[in-house]
Amino acid sequence: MAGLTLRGIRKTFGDTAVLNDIDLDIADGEFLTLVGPSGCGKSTLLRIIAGLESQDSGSVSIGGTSVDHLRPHERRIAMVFQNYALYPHMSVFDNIALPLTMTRLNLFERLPLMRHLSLRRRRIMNEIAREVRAVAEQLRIESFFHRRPGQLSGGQRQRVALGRAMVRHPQAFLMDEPLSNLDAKLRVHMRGELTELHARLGATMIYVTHDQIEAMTMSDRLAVMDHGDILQLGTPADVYERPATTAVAQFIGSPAINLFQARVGPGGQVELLGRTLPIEVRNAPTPELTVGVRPEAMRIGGGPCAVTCRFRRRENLGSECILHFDLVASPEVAVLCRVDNGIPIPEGEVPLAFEPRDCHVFDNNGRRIEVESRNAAGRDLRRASEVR
Ligand SMILES: Nc1ncnc2c1ncn2[C@@H]1O[C@H](COP(=O)(O)OP(=O)(O)OP(=O)(O)O)[C@@H](O)[C@H]1O
Repeated sequence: MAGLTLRGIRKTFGDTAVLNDIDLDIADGEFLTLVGPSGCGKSTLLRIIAGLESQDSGSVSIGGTSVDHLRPHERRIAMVFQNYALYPHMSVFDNIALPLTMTRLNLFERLPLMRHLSLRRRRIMNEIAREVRAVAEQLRIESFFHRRPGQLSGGQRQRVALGRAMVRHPQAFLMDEPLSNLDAKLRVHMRGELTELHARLGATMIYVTHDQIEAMTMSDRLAVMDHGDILQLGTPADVYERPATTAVAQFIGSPAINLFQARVGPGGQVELLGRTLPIEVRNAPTPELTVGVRPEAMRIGGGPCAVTCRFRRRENLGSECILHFDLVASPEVAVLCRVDNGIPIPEGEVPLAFEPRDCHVFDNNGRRIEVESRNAAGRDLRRASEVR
C-alpha cells in the first residue's frame, strides 16, 4: 500500500471550474473520505487520481512517485464503482480472476481452445485460482463462485466488485459511492464490512460519498468539499465539533445544525435575539454573526442561552425524536431539537436552552470564530473548545 499526494489539482469543463487548486496528502493505510453535496467535484477528483480524467494542472503522486504520465492500469490502484461494473455473462470466479488472467496469460493462452492444451496456462490458472479463493474467503463469497452477477443480491455483487479490486493488490483503493445502490439496512451492514476490511488489509482507501453518515462512521479523516474546494480536512470528530464554516456545519450532522442571526455587543459578548449570551468573541471582522447550535445540544427549558420557540410537530425516530419548532421572533426560521422519546411533548411557546460550550460562532462570511465562554454565574472564562 502507499500514500498519495495531490498538489494544485485544477480542472475545468468548458467554462465551469470544477476543482480549484486541490492540495491533499493521504497517508499510507488511511481511510479518507471525500464528502460534499452533489456536483462539488468529488468524483472528478477521484477519476483524476485513477487516471480516468486528466487534470488541467497540478500533480498526483502515489508512494512518492508522480503518476501523471501513467495510464490508469499502470497506476496500480483499484477503483470500485457504485454500479459494480461486473461482466454479466461471466461467473463470479471469472469476474474476480479477470484482472489476473488479463495480465498473466498471453493472448493465445486466453483462447478457450488453449484451456486443455497449454501446460503453462494450466499452471498459471491454478495459481490464480488459489489467489481468488484467498480473497473470496476474506469476503465470504466462495459459495457463489459459479453464479453470474444477475443471480446475486446487491451486497453480494458489491463484495464481488471488491474482490476483483483486492486480487490486484493495489497500492490504493478508490471507491465512488460503492454503497449507494443498496437498501438502507444493507448499506449499514456493508459500512461495517468495509470498515473491518480496511482494518484487516491496512489498505489506503479514498472513498467518495455524499452521505455524511457513511463519511462520519467509516473514515479516519474527511475532506468536506463544496464548489471544487476542500472546505475542511480533519477527523470526523474535528469536523463535527469544530466545523470551519457554516457550510461544513450544515453539511455534517443529522439533522442539520440550527443557525441563528446574532451580533457582537460592545464588550465582545454575543447578543442573540436581544439576549446577551455568556460567550465572547475577539476579532470579529463585522458586528454580524451566526450562532450555530446542533439539535442534539438543545433541550426544552430556560437558561442563560435560550431562544423562544413555538412547537410545530414531532418526528419519531424510535428511541429518540426530533421536535420541530418555529423561532417566535422570526417564524420563518425552523429550530430542531433532538431529544429522548419519553419526554412530554411541549405545547405553544417554550424556551429552548443550550450550553455556551455548544455554540459555534461564525463571522458574516461564514468562517468559524473562536469563542470564550463562562458559566451562568459569569465565572470561569475559558476558550469554548477547551471546555469540552
Ligand atoms: N465530462 C464532463 N463534462 C462536463 N461537465 C462535467 C463532466 N463531468 C463532470 N462534470 C461537471 O462537473 C461538476 C462536478 O462533477 P462531479 O461528478 O465531480 O461531482 P460529484 O461531487 O461527484 O457529484 P455527485 O455526488 O452528484 O456524483 C458537475 O457540475 C458536473 O456536471
